[in-house]
Amino acid sequence: MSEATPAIHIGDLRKRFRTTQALDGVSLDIRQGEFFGLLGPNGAGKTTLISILAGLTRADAGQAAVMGHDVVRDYRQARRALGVVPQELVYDPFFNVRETLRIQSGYFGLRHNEAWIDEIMHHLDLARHADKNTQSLSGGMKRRLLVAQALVHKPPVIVLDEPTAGVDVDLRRSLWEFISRLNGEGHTVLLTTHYLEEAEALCGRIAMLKSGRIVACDTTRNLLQLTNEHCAQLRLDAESIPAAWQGRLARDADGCWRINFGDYAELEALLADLRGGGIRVLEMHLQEPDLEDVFTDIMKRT
Ligand SMILES: Nc1ncnc2c1ncn2[C@@H]1O[C@H](COP(=O)(O)OP(=O)(O)OP(=O)(O)O)[C@@H](O)[C@H]1O
Repeated sequence: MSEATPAIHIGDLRKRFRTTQALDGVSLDIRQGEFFGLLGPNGAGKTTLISILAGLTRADAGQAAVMGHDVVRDYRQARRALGVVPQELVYDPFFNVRETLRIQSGYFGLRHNEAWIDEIMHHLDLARHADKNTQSLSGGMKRRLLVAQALVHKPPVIVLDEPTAGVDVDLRRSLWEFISRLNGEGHTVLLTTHYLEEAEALCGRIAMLKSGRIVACDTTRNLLQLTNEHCAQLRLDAESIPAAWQGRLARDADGCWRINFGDYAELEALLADLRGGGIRVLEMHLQEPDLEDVFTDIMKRT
């Protein structure tokens, strides 16, 4: 398979559930080795798209392929190339952690997989729970087991559907360290999350989905430049500000003044006027626009 083959190819994908058009013509190519984010509000169609990729849901029209394997015509190969961490906590209560991972290896025809199982358990901090029955695991531990299950066959493409929903800081950190390492080794990662700061920190490229359509798709860096709303928060040694700026600045409950601006020249002008009026700045904080600002903006505009 050539490196030019996209890790994930989605062409004009459509899916309708009775009255809901969950996917309304989605096209997307994710290159091998990318760390790609799929963002969107509740009900945008993210899980439907992942279910189609995993062969759990049939699309009404369009194509989907994983590492060049069509998810319908070439189901086994496509499924083998994919490791999916589902959103819901689904597990078999009759086995312990190690047995669950052995059984999952068996589904993929892997009989001597102990070394890799040990490595995954180590990185996800599951080793000390290896002999525990899955039923007795905490929610966070079950989430770790789901991640381990998805990785058991070393899939070239890893899909994570909101993997950090309701999990503690420790798991987030160890999960992202491990997934980033796998990405560095060449695995492609597709992530859906509502934690936009995670997407901003991890994803090289991001697509935003709304009502079953892609409304933005670009590098994270380019998306961050779509909004130029900066915010400055100032604490002053005076109770009032020059008349020219009244109405332009808002006062916070803690007495700080806040201004949103697009161009730093405006901030310079404000500082000059304050100085001219004999008002001293005691403290100043600048806030750069983040992915959440961009996301909110795009969802409002489209
Ligand atoms: N099996 C189903 N039957 C009927 N409607 C469905 C089914 N699965 C999904 N839908 C609908 O399709 C739309 C897309 O749902 P989907 O779960 O793909 O969204 P999502 O972006 O993953 O949302 P969330 O962020 O809440 O997980 C929603 O309106 C949902 O109610």
